[in-house]
Amino acid sequence: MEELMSKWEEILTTFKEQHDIPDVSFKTWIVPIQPYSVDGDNITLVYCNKKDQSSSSADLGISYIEKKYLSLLEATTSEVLNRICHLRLISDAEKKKEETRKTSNSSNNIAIQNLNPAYVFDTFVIGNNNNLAHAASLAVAETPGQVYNPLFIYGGVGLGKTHLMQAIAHYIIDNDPSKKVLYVTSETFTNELIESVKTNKNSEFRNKYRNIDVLLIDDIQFIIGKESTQEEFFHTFNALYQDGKQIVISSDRPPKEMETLSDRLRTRFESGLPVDIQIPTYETKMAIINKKAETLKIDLPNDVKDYVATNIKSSIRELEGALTKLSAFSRLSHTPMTVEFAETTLKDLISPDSKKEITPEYIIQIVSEHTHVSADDIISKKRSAGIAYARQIVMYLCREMTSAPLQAIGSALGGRDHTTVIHGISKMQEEVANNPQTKETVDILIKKINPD
Ligand SMILES: Nc1ncnc2c1ncn2[C@@H]1O[C@H](COP(=O)(O)OP(=O)(O)OP(=O)(O)O)[C@@H](O)[C@H]1O
Repeated sequence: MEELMSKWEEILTTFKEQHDIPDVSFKTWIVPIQPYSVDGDNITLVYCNKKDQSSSSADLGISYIEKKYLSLLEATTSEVLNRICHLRLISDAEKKKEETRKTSNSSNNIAIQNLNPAYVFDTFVIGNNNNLAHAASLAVAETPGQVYNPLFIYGGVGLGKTHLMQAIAHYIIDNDPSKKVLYVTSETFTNELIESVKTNKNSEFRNKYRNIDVLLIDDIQFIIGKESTQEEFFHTFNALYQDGKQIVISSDRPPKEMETLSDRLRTRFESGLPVDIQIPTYETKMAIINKKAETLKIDLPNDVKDYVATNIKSSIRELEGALTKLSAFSRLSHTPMTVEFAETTLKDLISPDSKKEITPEYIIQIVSEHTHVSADDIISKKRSAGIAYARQIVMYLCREMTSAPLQAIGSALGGRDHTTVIHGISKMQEEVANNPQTKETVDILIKKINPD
């Protein structure tokens, strides 16, 4: 956010010059736009026209700006910040609503901060592959604790489990803001448990997890094999279940295939409704592409849509990644969107039959997604603790998971020399040996990078 605030003036001036915007239009439409929040590459801006605050005119203003200026402003922002950004524009009234929601939720101790505002039922495309999971999720959202408890959603990577879980959370909170809804990943659950044991705050931990109405735990597969975490989760589960509280769990596989899960936990998981999400069909992929193209405001010719739907095989995350890349590259390079352009731009994503090669660049991408530190920051010269930590994890994983020489690791990380890389690797080796939370994070990253 700081970076964006400090560069906002420059972005607007560049934008005005680049597109030769007349003064009066600039003052009316562009000056009232202010940065509101940054989440990775997603930037939310607020349109705040002080002269006229009626909501209908704000909506009109926003839809006009979206049509006429937003994609151009997105390109300029990406250029000035030197990374691909996505802009979302909201009205002042929407901003106030988001703020009220945040404060009322934080005063209720609800982990709304963990929720992605885009993961709601409205943006979820229903297809043959996910209609049962969608219907069950909606039923749970409408009547938490009363049907399908626990709801267990499983399926391969990037198919929409997190999206559905968070849609349930949003729906419940929107309907009744007094409901205490907690969405966490099983990694957070484990880390908080470790921390509570270390600092003797076990009762705080229990209070947090048992004094709620709805618990949603994402990616539960990461607790298998961890006995004390499973044990604590079992007790949490029982306490909530006995009080009629809703539990929603997601996993990359069904309970019966979670080999080292304790039997009593498996029985609990199977006692509700296990529903799966399958790989999407061509038709569902097309529907998702159409919806995303509309949201991203990109004009995709039908043959390009068909190319993407046919060639991106298994994950909707990859499908989205492909669209974002196409849209950004075509805008930045002013190249028309054709199948040839898509073939060249997406060649890394669409590699025929070969398994994804593990490269330092791929490791940077996964570490960036997981730690919420942008890839640009990881390779930058910045030294703040969070960025340096993410960077050292990258160095360590490159050493462990690729055969890339130290020089190559250094150059993927913005041209660092090999002594810096050696230093980073040995610091991280020490961390992994001494800090169970870092070990946990590194283990999960290894599974994400190489799921087999
Ligand atoms: N049916 C759908 N409609 C619209 N968007 C979808 C749909 N399914 C998935 N997506 C989008 O695809 C991306 C990946 O989905 P999500 O993170 O929910 O997958 P996941 O199954 O939880 O993956 P993982 O196993 O890696 O945690 C998200 O941006 C999500 O919004």
